Amino acid sequence: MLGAAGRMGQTVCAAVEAAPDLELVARFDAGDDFSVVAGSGAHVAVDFTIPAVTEANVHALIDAGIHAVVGTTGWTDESRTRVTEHLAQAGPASQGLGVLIAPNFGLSAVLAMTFAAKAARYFESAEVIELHHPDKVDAPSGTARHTARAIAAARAEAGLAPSPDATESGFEARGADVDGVRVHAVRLRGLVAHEEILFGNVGEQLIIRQDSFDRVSFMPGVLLAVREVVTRPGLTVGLENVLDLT
Ligand SMILES: NC(=O)C1=CN([C@@H]2O[C@H](COP(=O)(O)OP(=O)(O)OC[C@H]3O[C@@H](n4cnc5c(N)ncnc54)[C@H](O)[C@@H]3O)[C@@H](O)[C@H]2O)C=CC1
Ligand SMILES: O=C(O)C1=N[C@H](C(=O)O)C[C@H](O)C1
Repeated sequence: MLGAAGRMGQTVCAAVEAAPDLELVARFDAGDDFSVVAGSGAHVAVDFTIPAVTEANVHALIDAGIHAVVGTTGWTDESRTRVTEHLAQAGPASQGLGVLIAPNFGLSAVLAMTFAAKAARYFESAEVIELHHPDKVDAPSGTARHTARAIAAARAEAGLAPSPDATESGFEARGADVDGVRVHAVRLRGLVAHEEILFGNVGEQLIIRQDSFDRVSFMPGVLLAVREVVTRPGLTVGLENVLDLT
């Protein structure tokens, strides 16, 4: 477990230890030597660390011949491409390795993203609101970015115009622009991880909302990914692929 001392890391360690078919062989966190992982005999590593280090961790795991399940945010098209290239060039010890990166392992979140992508083509307006605990270091969330990108792709495929918006430049409250979809981030003590996707047409509205009230909600998805990644060589992005939702 990489990031073993963190909020998600501790929850994953407990879930793995409670799973009869899995064995936790190493806990790795900031300042530890990577030999703790490379020499552990691990078949699969799970990474819930920080955006600044997660890509380097994955390259080190590929070099060590260990499959990777990654929940950490901060991935870009470029960083994902570098992982794909590394997997393709890997030596004999790393052949057939799988890397599964998912912005969200919660079933409600994965379904919300899937439903949103399906609904996107039918609405003139679309915006995303993500709401999280105030200890989160990045914004907008990886889930909201993934959601907005899927909405944008569906809108582009359907030939939709940009969402109408008369706001003049210089105003600051319209959120981040993710591929043309506005994304708003709320940070509030008491929250864990929540997302609302809003669609509007003249005279009607659709709101898709998901709530993760407890980090245990991510564990079935994480454990499923740990079991599945060994059967999926190359890079897989999104738990929706494992759940056959694509
Ligand atoms: N995909 C998903 O379903 C979910 C993803 N996340 C993401 O997972 C990441 C971690 O979230 P939290 O556990 O809440 O954060 P956290 O801050 O509680 O934990 C991060 C851990 O990483 C450790 N760390 C920092 N640098 C490191 C390094 N160089 N090597 C190894 N460990 C290092 C920290 O010491 C800390 O223990 C975030 O990017 C968050 O957005 C969080 C929840 C669910
Ligand atoms: O930091 C968190 O807590 C979460 N991070 C992920 C994200 O940025 O989407 C997943 C979930 O929202 C919880």
